[in-house]
Amino acid sequence: MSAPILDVQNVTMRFGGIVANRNVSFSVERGAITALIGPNGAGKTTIFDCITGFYRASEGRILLNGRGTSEDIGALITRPITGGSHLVTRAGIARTFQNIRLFKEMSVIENLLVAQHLATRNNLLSGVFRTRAYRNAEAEAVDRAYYWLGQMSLVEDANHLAGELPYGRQRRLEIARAMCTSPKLICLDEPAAGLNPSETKDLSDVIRRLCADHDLSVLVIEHDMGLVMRIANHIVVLDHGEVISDGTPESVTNDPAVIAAYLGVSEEEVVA
Ligand SMILES: Nc1ncnc2c1ncn2[C@@H]1O[C@H](COP(=O)(O)OP(=O)(O)OP(=O)(O)O)[C@@H](O)[C@H]1O
Repeated sequence: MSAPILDVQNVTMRFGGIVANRNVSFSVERGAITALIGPNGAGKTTIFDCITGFYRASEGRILLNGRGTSEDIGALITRPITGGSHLVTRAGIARTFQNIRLFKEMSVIENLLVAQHLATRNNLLSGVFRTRAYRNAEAEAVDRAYYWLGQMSLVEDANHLAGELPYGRQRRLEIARAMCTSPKLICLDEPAAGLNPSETKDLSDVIRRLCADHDLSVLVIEHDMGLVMRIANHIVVLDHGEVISDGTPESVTNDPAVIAAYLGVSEEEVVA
């Protein structure tokens, strides 16, 4: 079996005296959908922020494993002079946010083109002189943007303002924007928040298709257990910043520690 795409190893994240994650370890299998669940305040978004390079974990390591290569996320964001979360995107991790963060005053297509500036290696001079390489990269970016608009059924919205799209379409646009950076791993933070049941069902199909057809691994935070059970191959449960269960959907949902965390009672009370 190939190495997991992502290895989170003993990560602790502190904000002053608050410990948001304590000694968290889990893996994300290549080509599979891993769900990260847990009650409010369990530390899910914080671990996402460490994985995607928004925070440097206080302790521990996060490794993104390519085929034969391995990138240390903490080292990428602290690399002297050039370091930052953009290097994490370039290494192959993309994300969406719990609260949609599109460029609302830009058109849909512009949102997708901006996302690709990171991936193209053109410099200022090639832009000023509009070199052949620059023009080719621009054409490829437009093609890639339309490809992902097609995949997300958003082509007819290409020239609409992102902020004027209905909420469900904005969610799909965020995924399209993340996919335009050609990630190996996409991290989706509560993608079903605010969606109605039919939009949530469509989203399940979209996420499963991304994984099956595009050689993509998915890590998703979600409170909607219907969606989680429909799509996840593997579930990791956090509570009070720590991993309390990790396994198949069936083993996790029958785990007394998980039932206790969700009901707010002790594990002994669940077993009794
Ligand atoms: N920037 C920060 N500064 C201080 N404390 C923080 C910060 N970010 C998160 N926390 C704290 O860390 C803990 C975990 O928060 P986090 O947002 O990761 O939980 P979550 O599981 O994503 O919650 P939810 O499901 O409600 O989104 C909480 O107690 C939160 O108040």
